[in-house]
Amino acid sequence: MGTKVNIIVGSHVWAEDPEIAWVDGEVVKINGEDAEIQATNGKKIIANLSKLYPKDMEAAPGGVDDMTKLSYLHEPGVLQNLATRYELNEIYTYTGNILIAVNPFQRLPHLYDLHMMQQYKGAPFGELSPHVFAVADVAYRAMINEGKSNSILVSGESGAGKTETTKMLMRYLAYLGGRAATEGRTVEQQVLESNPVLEAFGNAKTVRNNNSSRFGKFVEIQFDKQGRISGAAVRTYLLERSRVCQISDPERNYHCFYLLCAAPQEEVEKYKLGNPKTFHYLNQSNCYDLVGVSDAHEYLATRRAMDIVGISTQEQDAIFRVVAAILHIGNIEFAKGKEADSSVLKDDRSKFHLNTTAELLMCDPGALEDALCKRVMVTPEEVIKRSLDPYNATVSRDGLAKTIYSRLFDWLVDKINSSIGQDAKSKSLIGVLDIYGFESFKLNRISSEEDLGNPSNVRAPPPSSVVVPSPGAVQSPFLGQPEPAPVLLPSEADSAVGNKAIIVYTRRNRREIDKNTMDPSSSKVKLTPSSTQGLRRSLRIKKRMQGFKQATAASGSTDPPTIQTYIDLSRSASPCPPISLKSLVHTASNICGINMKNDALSSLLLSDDSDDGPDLMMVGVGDPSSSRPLDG
Ligand SMILES: Nc1ncnc2c1ncn2[C@@H]1O[C@H](COP(=O)(O)OP(=O)(O)OP(=O)(O)O)[C@@H](O)[C@H]1O
Repeated sequence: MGTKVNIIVGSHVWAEDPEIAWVDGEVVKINGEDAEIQATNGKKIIANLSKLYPKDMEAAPGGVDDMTKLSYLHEPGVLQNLATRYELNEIYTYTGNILIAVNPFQRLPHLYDLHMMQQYKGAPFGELSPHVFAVADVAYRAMINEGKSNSILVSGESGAGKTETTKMLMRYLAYLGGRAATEGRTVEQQVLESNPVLEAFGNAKTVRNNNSSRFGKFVEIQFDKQGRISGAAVRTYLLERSRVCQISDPERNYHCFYLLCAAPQEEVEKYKLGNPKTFHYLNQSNCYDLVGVSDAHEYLATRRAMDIVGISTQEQDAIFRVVAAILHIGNIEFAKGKEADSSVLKDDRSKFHLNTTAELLMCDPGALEDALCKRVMVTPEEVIKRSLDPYNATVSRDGLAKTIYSRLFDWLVDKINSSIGQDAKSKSLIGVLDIYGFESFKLNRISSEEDLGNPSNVRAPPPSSVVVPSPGAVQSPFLGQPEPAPVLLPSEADSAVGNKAIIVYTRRNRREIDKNTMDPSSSKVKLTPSSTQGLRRSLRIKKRMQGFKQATAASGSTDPPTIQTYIDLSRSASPCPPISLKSLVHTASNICGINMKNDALSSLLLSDDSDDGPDLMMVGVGDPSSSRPLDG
């Protein structure tokens, strides 16, 4: 959408450029609706007048630390300001109460040292240079002054720096909260120490980031009446399950699979593993190694981190047995059976992997085979057992692998939480939500939406006697917890908002911000019908996911789950209830922040006073490596 300003010959403008996103220049001629622009890079451009944006010729040479000070708050203006500041090593910029961070891709220790923390402690928001500590400080002070919990949301595309930002926020909160020590280790240390375990099982190499978190994380820092840290908890959600079975070049599956293949020889033999190239779940991509990373070394480091978070050696063995079993499951192949639409194990190799899987999962191989090749449908009248053709048996196999893996991940998170120590009686908490945001892909490969949104896709039939080892009780980390902000999956990339924006705001001043920023004349990004649909879809997915998680927990968490349990769970998610417009509006406001322009939605937002939930701040982070426009 262009800006309605009078563009005449001699105007300085921004025009879109296919390579560098935006190029500035001077209008030299106007022919009807088209303008001819002499760009500063020497090019001559013809562009429609409605696609031109005015350039502020009096902009401060070093940019402005708050984008509301810009004469024109439009996409090229915002990007230009961020780029100017980035050149000067200023990676943080406000937009009102919103903080935008641009990934520096280099260590800037002076930005995060103790001296810096002392500076920001208690300083009024906006008095000092924009900084992530200022956001944490506001959240903490609001919590103390109002006695209410608060949350900070960190969002941005993969590799933008969300995890790093989350760590900085936690460090600063630990500094403010008095660094309460438990057994000599601070809560912050304990949360950080659990990172290698979570990363081994929840992170993978993607095209954008060698160590990309493939799950959302909500870290709760709990405080007592005096505002001192009294506990912490990590909640995770939306693990990208599809990655367990499906990867594309040059990405990798979850790190733990490669680590285990690089384990000491006796362990590799114990689990009947070998070269990662021999496993279907790993060899769909040609990428096996990470530059500068030794999987063998990381395996030992992960084992050590597990020791630290209190996972016993016996439990560690059970965990890696499940990891190995998943690799073997992936190598079970099917061929057509004698009967129509039936399947059998393809060859001796498949038999070997099925037997090994059964051995590792301590279950009956016959029951496992039956489970994969047949489907049981329970109707009110009868139980119908039907054979599956090779394609459906393969779907069934992959469904089982994904379900086992996600349950393992949930178990690990639960274990980490008991190790860190939660304070059930905490007075209030500050939550930091690290959630991947909007990513634009030519092809949205990730199928987690389908995976998670419709768990009934998992069609493994139930065997009767298969038992998967479970090192302990499994409980959904999601159940009974305050609902984190709604999630947009990468496939919602059609959203009309920039993936590099950072949004920070508190409930206290929300009205003010909303009123200021919903002025249509200052808004450039609209909530389009397609993005609205995207939001609705993502909310539906999340609701379904909750249903699934609740069903998981409700199944009874003390007994070791059988494969039947997994399968029942994967089918039991109740249909998604309709999403209220109010939730949608909240999501939209959270995501669109200052840019939202939709009268119906904005009036709803402004009239909304009923939400007593935690205050919300949002922080998004940007990626300087990309010169694409904000909406990709
Ligand atoms: N504030 C920062 N200072 C220095 N380096 C940073 C900072 N933020 C990010 N980085 C660099 O960028 C890399 C990617 O950041 P990070 O892993 O936090 O991204 P992410 O947004 O969490 O990605 P994903 O969603 O894929 O997990 C880090 O490994 C680090 O090298």
